[in-house]
Amino acid sequence: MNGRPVIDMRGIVTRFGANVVHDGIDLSVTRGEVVALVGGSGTGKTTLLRHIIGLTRPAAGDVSIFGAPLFSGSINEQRTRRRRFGVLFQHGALFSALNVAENIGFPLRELRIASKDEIHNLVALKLAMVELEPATALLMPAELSGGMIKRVALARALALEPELLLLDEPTAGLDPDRSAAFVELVRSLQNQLGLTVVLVTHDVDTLAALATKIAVLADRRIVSYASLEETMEVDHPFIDRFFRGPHGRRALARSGGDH
Ligand SMILES: Nc1ncnc2c1ncn2[C@@H]1O[C@H](COP(=O)(O)OP(=O)(O)OP(=O)(O)O)[C@@H](O)[C@H]1O
Repeated sequence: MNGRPVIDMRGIVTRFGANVVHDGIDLSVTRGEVVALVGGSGTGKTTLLRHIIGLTRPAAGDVSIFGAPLFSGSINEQRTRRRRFGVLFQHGALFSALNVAENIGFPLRELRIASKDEIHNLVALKLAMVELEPATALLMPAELSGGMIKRVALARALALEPELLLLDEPTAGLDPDRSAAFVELVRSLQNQLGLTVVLVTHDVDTLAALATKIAVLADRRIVSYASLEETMEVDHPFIDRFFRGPHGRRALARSGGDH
């Protein structure tokens, strides 16, 4: 399986009415990679994530994950494939009427694959994994700070022990310290668990710390798909603004890259 991409998208075209968002996108993600999707507002980064998990279907093109077309096979095969990825949605998207433990245990309960005791133990394990106190389990989402919400959402995304983790703006809304701590947590979990990660981010610090490859969306396509160093060499107005503007330069200097 090592040579086979975890995600393979070919010829993706996305339209919302007259709005053509993607026009021929190819993207292949190999096991163990951390791919950052970057691009201006409205370039279709979140929509591309939604195509990968089958929440939105493209007008044309093919999406395969784990070596099989997204909607192929029996309902059972699709369900099994579904269990192999976890998603952290923008702003965490916790269920506000459920406490932390119920939120984290939700995917397990939904699939009816674990007993009450097993769920209780797994929730404790996932809370420790995202470095939250056991007592957090009984809090409601409204009682959590922004950083805690992200950690609970991450614990829920990891509940089914996925191989692929999708993160939509994981550090948006966090102050620089909390953002750096969350990035460090994702990096350490990615390492420990050997995860393949695709993340959408506007934050150069986040991608400089995490990404092995960067896919730049512009002009309805992926205009560059390469390491940070190689991306920096690409001549494109968005890349110029994003990486060579004052914020980008400061972030890259902090990450230790001499770009
Ligand atoms: N369900 C939908 N119906 C109609 N238009 C949509 C829908 N979802 C997305 N769009 C449009 O598709 C385009 C891409 O949206 P998307 O949210 O994927 O962009 P993005 O790159 O993630 O943006 P941002 O960085 O601002 O979050 C936008 O013009 C958006 O208005």
